[in-house]
Amino acid sequence: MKAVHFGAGNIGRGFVGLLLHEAGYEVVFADVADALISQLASASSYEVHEVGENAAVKTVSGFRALNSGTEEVAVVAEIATADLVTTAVGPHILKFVAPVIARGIAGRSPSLAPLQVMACENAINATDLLHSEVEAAWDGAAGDLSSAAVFANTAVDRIVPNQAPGQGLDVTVETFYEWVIDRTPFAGAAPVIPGATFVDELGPYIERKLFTVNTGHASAAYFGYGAGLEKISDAMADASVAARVRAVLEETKQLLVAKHGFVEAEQEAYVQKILSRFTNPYLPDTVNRVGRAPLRKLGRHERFIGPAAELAERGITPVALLDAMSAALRFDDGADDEAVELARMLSEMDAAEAVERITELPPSHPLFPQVQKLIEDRKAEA
Ligand SMILES: NC(=O)c1ccc[n+]([C@@H]2O[C@H](COP(=O)([O-])OP(=O)(O)OC[C@H]3O[C@@H](n4cnc5c(N)ncnc54)[C@H](O)[C@@H]3O)[C@@H](O)[C@H]2O)c1
Ligand SMILES: O=P(O)(O)OC[C@@H](O)[C@@H](O)[C@H](O)[C@H](O)CO
Repeated sequence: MKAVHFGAGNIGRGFVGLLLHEAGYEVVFADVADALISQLASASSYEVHEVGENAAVKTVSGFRALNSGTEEVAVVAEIATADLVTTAVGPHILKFVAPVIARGIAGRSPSLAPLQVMACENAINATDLLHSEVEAAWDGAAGDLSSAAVFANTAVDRIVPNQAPGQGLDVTVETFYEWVIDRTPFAGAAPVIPGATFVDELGPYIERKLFTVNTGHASAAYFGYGAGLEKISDAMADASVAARVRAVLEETKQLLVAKHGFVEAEQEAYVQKILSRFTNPYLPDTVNRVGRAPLRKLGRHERFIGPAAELAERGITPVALLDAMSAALRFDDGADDEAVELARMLSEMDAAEAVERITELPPSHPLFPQVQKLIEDRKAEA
């Protein structure tokens, strides 16, 4: 069995690549980072260091690596004979890898089973986004895309920090992981990945993951950044930050229980587990990594506006989520392109225009005035 995996970064090597290797796939990593690909291409193995409770070291071997920028023809040929394609490149990058995937699918022999495609990104239904980009790039002369490939949404969860320089290909990760995959598109022929969980209804799981793990994580990052702290575990050790993160997760819990019917006690246990993951002192994770790309994180269907808008639509005005968004507006990491762009938008636009451009909320939305007020307050400080 062969899998082509786009994005040999933190989660690519530390999670998806590891689980596919353990499932018996030969993994072909495809990435545009030349030094990384050269290192992978010349290595026979790398180690995944799982830190925290029940620490362990796992070895990944039997992989190959290609530069999908300079060796695109070779990547297309690999996809043409692969069983599975996965991505972990970031939701905004999917449109760049989609044409390569489309060409690979077009080159497949009709005698092969459909290619199984899964985007492992932090976004609601990222595979649907990838699917629409592949459709947009599809050469109609190549036949029917739907008979050559099957696309399944997934939710991936494992905290993988940026790796220390000099660590080579080895990756430090937390021990916890969860990979939930929508079983329904596979029509009874789902891939066999022992570390993954297949479900018939993925929607509640994706929202639960994004609006608990990622909402809480980003809140810890922005509150921690505001408090001048560098590591997520240090932010969570600050009583005030921890209380504000907890308050945010109380609000998303309220939504998730009401919307998806999760049992409150089970959701509370899920929240507690996640808070304990954030405090893992062995994980060198930073507020800058977790807070990265604040414009994406303040998007309409993302971890803050997504749940806050739904609460507002249900007649509940969120307080803690707005507190976290307020902190996000103050994330001014000069090394982060989106933080720089956010600062530009806040300084050049009036508050109402900034709300529409950043969050895509229409002025008629019940959350709009609250977010506008946050932006007015932020602008008044500058
Ligand atoms: N790190 C985590 O804890 C974690 C956990 C779950 C999900 N995710 C999600 O996984 C995705 C990747 O996150 P990450 O933390 O691994 O980031 P990362 O920056 O470590 O890895 C991304 C990789 O994608 C590569 N890339 C960029 N453009 C590309 C292109 N056009 N073609 C091929 N490769 C390209 C980069 O060179 C990089 O190696 C994101 O969507 C993230 O939200 C991350
Ligand atoms: O990857 P992002 O930028 O969407 O979010 C940053 C972190 O919250 C994220 O990478 C988590 O570590 C991960 O989602 C845990 O499963």
